[in-house]
Amino acid sequence: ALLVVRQHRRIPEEQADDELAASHPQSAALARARAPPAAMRLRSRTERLLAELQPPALREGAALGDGAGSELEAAPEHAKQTCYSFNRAYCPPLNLSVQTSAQIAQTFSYCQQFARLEDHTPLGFCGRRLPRRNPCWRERGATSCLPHFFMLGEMKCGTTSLYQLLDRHPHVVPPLTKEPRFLMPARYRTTTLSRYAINFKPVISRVDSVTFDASPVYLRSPLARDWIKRWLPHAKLIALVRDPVQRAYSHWKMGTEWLSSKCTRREEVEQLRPWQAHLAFGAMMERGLLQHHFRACARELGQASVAVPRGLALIELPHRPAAAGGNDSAVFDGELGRCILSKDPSLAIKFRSELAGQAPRHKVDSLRAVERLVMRCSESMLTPESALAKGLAYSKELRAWAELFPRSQLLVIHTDDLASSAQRIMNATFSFLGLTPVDVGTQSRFCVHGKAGVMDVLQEDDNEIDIRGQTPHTGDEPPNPKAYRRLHVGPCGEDEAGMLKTSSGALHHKIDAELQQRLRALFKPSNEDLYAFLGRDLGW
Ligand SMILES: Nc1ncnc2c1ncn2[C@@H]1O[C@H](COP(=O)(O)OS(=O)(=O)O)[C@@H](OP(=O)(O)O)[C@H]1O
Repeated sequence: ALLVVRQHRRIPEEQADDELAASHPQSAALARARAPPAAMRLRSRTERLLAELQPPALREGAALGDGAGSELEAAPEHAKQTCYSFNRAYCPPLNLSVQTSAQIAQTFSYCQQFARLEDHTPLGFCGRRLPRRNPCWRERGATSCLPHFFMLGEMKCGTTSLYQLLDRHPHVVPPLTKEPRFLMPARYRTTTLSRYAINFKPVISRVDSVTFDASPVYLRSPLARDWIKRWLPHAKLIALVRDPVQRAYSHWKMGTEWLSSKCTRREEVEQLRPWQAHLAFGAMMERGLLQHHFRACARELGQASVAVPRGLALIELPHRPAAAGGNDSAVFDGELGRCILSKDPSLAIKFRSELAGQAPRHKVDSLRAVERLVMRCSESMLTPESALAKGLAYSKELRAWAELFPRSQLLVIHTDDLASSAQRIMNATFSFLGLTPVDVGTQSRFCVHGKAGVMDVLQEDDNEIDIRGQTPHTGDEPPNPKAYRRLHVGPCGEDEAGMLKTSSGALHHKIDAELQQRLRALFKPSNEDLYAFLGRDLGW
């Protein structure tokens, strides 16, 4: 799940200037002047883009997040806005990534105050919808666009590949950031529509083209569902689904890569060393399975108050022999213990000391310390249950989208089909989007490589991230150097020894047979529900 930008096929500056000049003379003059004093004072290219997009009256009053000078006005009591504006008056485009936490809190509170009013009152967008396939509006002299379609996820299901293949179409203009994640609550509360719209600026001058948002976390976001239903009810929605066992492995692999690339200080490496075996895929999945059974039993028995083990808890700590005061088999005497035992007897027995709360204190304490490190460096990807939860939720989430949107607006792609018949899948995808199919070439598997995870680079200021990695940035300012160094898209890498080619030509990670059986049993009911929803057995 990575934040990506593509820059090739950028709108030539002059062309963009022409369009802007026609609509907004002052911003075009700004762009042509290259470095006029006002632009020099702006902190980032993001803010320059914002300044270009905003009408002069607002621009002059906008605070720029430069510490002492950033005056932010609270919305007055009587503030009212009867339509949804790209230029929300009381949320100046402050650059959150350079604000102090106190400033961010203030931005949040003022913006929220106004957004609450807006949530209840607006009837529609303030501007005039332009006659284009892609949703764009003219508002107070400026044009802003939003996505024609959304790639909802699921993460680790080939969203990068689909993004790259869509990019082959001359009438698809990728967003500046692959994963703006605007419709996740934490981000939504602290940003504005105008900031979100920056991502779609390249489509402004491409009147015959469409753009999209590829945040692979939207599939599970009720906010995304409700917002898109309310504001872009005709948007097309694309979801990718992948064998949940393979997806879980990919999820774990990414977490492991992030952990080793980010926890590099000597003391961190030393602290992690004794726990390596516990962080292996099998150990993580066993823990995730047992946590899942624990949670399911607590739910089935109506024991809402019981503390379900989370994170790295349940780590098969050594049993205390009964003679030393432990009586860990008693854990299965109670209702909850019996239920867990019935779900998976050998796993339950393996972890009985911890289930009984009899793990030695010092072990538990050192586990807690290492857990903090693991979560920070893996950006919480190495969370056993989360690797399983996403694959378990495909059908539930898709059904929730299908309740709000007609099925004709929802396209579900099986990742393995992309491997075996990319052109056929892309032909169908382009037709679904209302575009004429084009040749997408022979490569269909792409991955993001890099040192960082999304949380490091997903700053308000990071629209400049360039997935080409090696290619020098062509603008007059370097892209975000931190992210630029870290991310690029390329082939996924084929671990010959660790992968199998299926009869359809897809590559699958080899997974221990016994673990695989356990995981397959876990996913069976939700997979069947997915097949029923799709009207197609995916053979997982
Ligand atoms: N065409 C095709 N066929 C089969 N598998 C494919 C394909 N495209 C991408 N992939 C696999 O999808 C994984 C990457 O998914 P994402 O790009 O969605 O990842 S991310 O969420 O953006 O990080 C990554 O999985 P792993 O290699 O298992 O990690 C890719 O190999």
